[in-house]
Amino acid sequence: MLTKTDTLLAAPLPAWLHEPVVSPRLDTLGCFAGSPHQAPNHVLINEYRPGQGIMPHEDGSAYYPLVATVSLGAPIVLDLYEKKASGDDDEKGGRKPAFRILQEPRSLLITTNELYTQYLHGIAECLTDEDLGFDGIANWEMLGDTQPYLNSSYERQTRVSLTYRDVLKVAKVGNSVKFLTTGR
Ligand SMILES: O=C(O)CCC(=O)C(=O)O
Ligand SMILES: [Fe+2]
Repeated sequence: MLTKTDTLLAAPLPAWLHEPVVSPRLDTLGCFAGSPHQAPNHVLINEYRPGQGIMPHEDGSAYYPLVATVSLGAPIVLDLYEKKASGDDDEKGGRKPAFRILQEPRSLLITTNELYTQYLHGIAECLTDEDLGFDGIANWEMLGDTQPYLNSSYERQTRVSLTYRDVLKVAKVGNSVKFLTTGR
């Protein structure tokens, strides 16, 4: 939970969010080694039913600029848009993604560096992800299984994501309880 000032009320991650993702996977990769707490201290769980998505956005400065996303359930396409976009509108006036990443179930996606700072990310509100192939999907050659996309599309099913982040500002729970109860 983050307060209005983007401060995390710290609580240990439950064991099922810690293993096997943080330990051993993220620890082995060392991707949070340079972050203030050397580990993720916050996990957001999102569920996307068919037709649901998330508007293009950036995750912002409350977090160390690295997100580790575990996808569960069904595959889904994540769209990445350049922040300073000009002339990349499609014929309907909608924005065209610079990259599309197919997130396979049980995959781990690390978003960092300029993809974190210079790009927006979003998930389209659609019932079918289309144009799934080498030309339309940036990570096509990294996929474990392309069989589900032989007709270049995939009808959405429920997908759940776990996004692991390191929130920069942390309040100790003891202090936050005091803070929450003052002024009542
Ligand atoms: O579900 C995802 O993969 C993305 C979620 C996201 O962008 C967010 O919660 O900030
Ligand atoms: Fe996000």
